[in-house]
Formats: sequence, C-alpha cells, structure tokens
Amino acid sequence: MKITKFGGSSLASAQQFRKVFDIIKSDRDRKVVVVSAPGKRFSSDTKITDNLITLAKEVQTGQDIEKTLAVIKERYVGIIEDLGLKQEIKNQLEDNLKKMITASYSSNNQLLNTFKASGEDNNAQLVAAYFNENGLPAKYVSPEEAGLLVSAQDGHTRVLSETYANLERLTEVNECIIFPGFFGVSKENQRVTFSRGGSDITGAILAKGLKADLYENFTDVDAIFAANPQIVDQPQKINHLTYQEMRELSYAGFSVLHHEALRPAIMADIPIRVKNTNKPELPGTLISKTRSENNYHITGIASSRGFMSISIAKYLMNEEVGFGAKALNIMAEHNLSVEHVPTGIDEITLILRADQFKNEADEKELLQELQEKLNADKVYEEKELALLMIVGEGMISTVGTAAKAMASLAKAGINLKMIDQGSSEISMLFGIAASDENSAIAALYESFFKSKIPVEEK
Ligand SMILES: Nc1ncnc2c1ncn2[C@@H]1O[C@H](COP(=O)(O)OP(=O)(O)O)[C@@H](O)[C@H]1O
Ligand SMILES: N[C@@H](CC(=O)OP(=O)(O)O)C(=O)O
Repeated sequence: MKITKFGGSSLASAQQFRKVFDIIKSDRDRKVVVVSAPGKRFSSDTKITDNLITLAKEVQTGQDIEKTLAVIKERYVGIIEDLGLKQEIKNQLEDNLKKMITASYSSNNQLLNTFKASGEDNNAQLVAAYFNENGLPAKYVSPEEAGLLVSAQDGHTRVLSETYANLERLTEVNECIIFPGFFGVSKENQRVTFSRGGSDITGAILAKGLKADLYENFTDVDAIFAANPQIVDQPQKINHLTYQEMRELSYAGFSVLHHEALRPAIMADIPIRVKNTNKPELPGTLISKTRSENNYHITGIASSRGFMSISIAKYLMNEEVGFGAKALNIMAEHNLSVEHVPTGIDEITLILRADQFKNEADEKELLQELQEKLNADKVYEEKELALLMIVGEGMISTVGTAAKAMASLAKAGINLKMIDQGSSEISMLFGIAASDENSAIAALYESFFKSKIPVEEK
C-alpha cells in the first residue's frame, strides 16, 4: 500500500486535479491521498495558505475582510466550476468558511492555526467530492477522526506517539482516503499546524501509522536535483539518496521535501519516492536507508539564508570548565535555539536563525547579558549569513573534499566565515555572507558535478 501526497502546486487548478485523479486511478495501491491547499498556478500567484494568513490577521485586527475572503472563495469556486462539481460542494465550502470566520477562539494563535488548517481541510473535501463524482469511491478523513494528535511546545508542533496506533484503524476503510495535510489536533481538540510545507510531514506520519510500503511525494519537478534548480540551470537529477543525506539537504535548503518528514519514514523504514505530477511516468528520486553507488562523492549542495552569528571571545576560554554550557544556557533562557557551535581556543560562535528575535532591543539585551555573565572580552554579532552544505555518504571514504570545496570557493572570491564538519562525515557546512549564496552554489556545483578532477580514495 502506498501513501501518496500531492503538494500545493499539484492541486493549484482544475487541470491539476485531473492529473491527480489519473495518477490515483492508475494504481490500486494508492489507497491514501494526502493533499495540500491550492498552491501557486504561476510564479507571481499567491498560495491559499498565504491568503488565509492574511485573512486571519484581518479578522484579529478588525479590518475589512471582504477582499481577501473573495480571493479565497474564488480559488475554490473556480476549481469546483471548472470540474463541473455539484452545487452541494460549493455550499459546503461556503458554509465551512462562514463557520470559521464567525467562530470564537480562545487566542489569536488558535484562530491563526484554524484558518491555516482550513486551506488543506477544504481542499481534501473537494478532492473527495471530485473523486466520488467521477466513479472513484473516496472518503474525506479529518485528523480529528483519524486521531492524528500533536503537541505544540515552544512554537514547535510534534506528533504524539499514540497517533500511530490510532491511524492503524484507517486500514479498515474501503474507499480511497483523502486526508488533509499540514495539521493535527491537540489533546484539547484544537487544530495545530506544522511549520510551512508541513503536508510532507502528514504524509510521512500516515505512511508510518498505516505501515505503507512506499511514501510517494508528488510535486512540480522531475526529481530532486543536486542543487536548487532556481539557482543552478538544469542541475543533475539525483536518482537515489539516503534518508540521512535527504535529512541534511532538506534542513539546509532543499525545500522540495520538509526535513521533518524524514523522521517517521526513517523510524518505520519506509522508502520515499519524489515524483512529478506533470510527468508521472518519470521515476523521480528514491530516498531509502541505503543507496546504490553514484558517480559522485557528493550527492547534493544546499544553501539557506536567514542566519546570524554571535561570537564570544575570552582569553583562556579553553581552560574555563563549562564555558560553552553557560553560554548555551543563557541562549536557552532567552528561548533561542542555537543551530551550530563552531569553536576556537579563545572564541566560541553561536549560529542561529535570525528571525527568532522579535526586535533589536531583545538582541542588544542578549549581547549585553552574554558579555556580563560570561565576563567575556568581546561579544559581537554578524547578520545576513547563509549556510552552505555539501552532503554525501561518499565523503567518508574520500580525501580532499574540504580542500576541493574551499579551493573552488576561494577561486570565486568567497570569504568563509565558518567551517563545520559533523563527526558522521556525511556533510560539511560553510557560513558565508548571504549575498554570496548564488555564486558559492554555482562554484561548488561546477567543481563537484562538472569538473573531472579525480578525488583520491582513502
Ligand atoms: N534540490 C532541489 N531539487 C528539486 N527541487 C528543489 C530543490 N531545491 C529547491 N527545490 C524547489 O522545491 C520546489 C518543490 O517544492 P514545493 O514548492 O514545496 O512543492 P509542492 O507545491 O509540491 O509542495 C521545486 O519547484 C523547486 O523549486
Ligand atoms: N499549504 C501549506 C502546507 C504545505 O505543505 O504546502 P505545500 O505542499 O504547497 O508546500 C504551506 O503552504 O505551507
């Protein structure tokens, strides 16, 4: 049995709905379909989720909602009418939206979560209606009905372990299940969304809960490429990569699959296949525990912006027991998550996502506190950073990867602000100025995927 997830780009219009229907109809093993909200039809289009966030803010602040509401309705109604669906589903959609807007909410956060979740929820109802009207028996199942339970702590949504036993009951459903992605329900029966792109996580949770043989993730590209196709022109397709490689690449910027979608798949060892809705005949990319050999030591090169660093310098820091722990404790007290900690003898650098600070005053206060509590010689920050990551299981058995990467970056005139290699040796991380991101990716891609310089085996 397969769990098949379709992203927003695969359900952006009636034409895309038809492709989705054909894909499901062509394979009896596709028993569970996870859907996102309608995404972009063209590059300047707006995703329904973004419209819903705007709507939520307008409701919260008492602004006029008519324009935004009309845009949302129009997207769904356009699809309903193009597909020639019954009036009943249009009424159901309008009713859902009305109830959502007039309901009372215990907090702004609850309102926002409910509005965001409705994008996927309404779309799942629509897909189920479309399938049924076209002779493919389908059942819309909500996270409430299925028992997809989540907790929300520190702004992070996590699936609760009892979910997996609850989901097993879905194997008794005879129709094709249409399940909305992106959200679960709390124990207080409130809808809570995952982070953006989180329908991928729902798909992986269902794959584990229903013990699927395969988790198919349909999107708008032929495969996962060795570099972001928005940065490198026609990059190499990756035929096969490991869970761990994908986990690192998606963390570092391969937005094609949410990095949190890997954990349930790894736990249950369910392979994932990423495929193109517009060309379903292509094999796409397989992600599994181990992979076949490829011709490259590096599997992919990813990058992500929005980072900053805070460096703390203190003479003889290396002899001070617990210095790093104290610094990290202060960060934790400020509820800040630190992603990397490269260190020198007399200096420690904390790399974090910059959007965790609400304002500059909080930032200044933190720097001052670090200076005072750690009795540091100097505390300074650097903003507008990007992290570059080269990833590949082949790295462990080759020498010269770091030298090759650094030589190509130096040749392109890129200044390295940080270098970090995890002990697993499947990835290497470089901190650079965000403005250098595209040229750095181009330089690394040229060096690892285009040049023929051999790398010596260990
Ligand atoms: N290395 C990569 N390989 C393939 N696609 C990538 C990569 N890095 C970023 N992407 C982007 O991911 C997009 C697909 O993900 P997403 O927009 O979330 O799609 P969906 O609407 O299916 O959820 C692609 O259109 C592509 O621009
Ligand atoms: N609709 C949500 C969740 C999601 O996964 O969407 P998509 O499949 O379009 O990335 C978002 O925009 O974040």
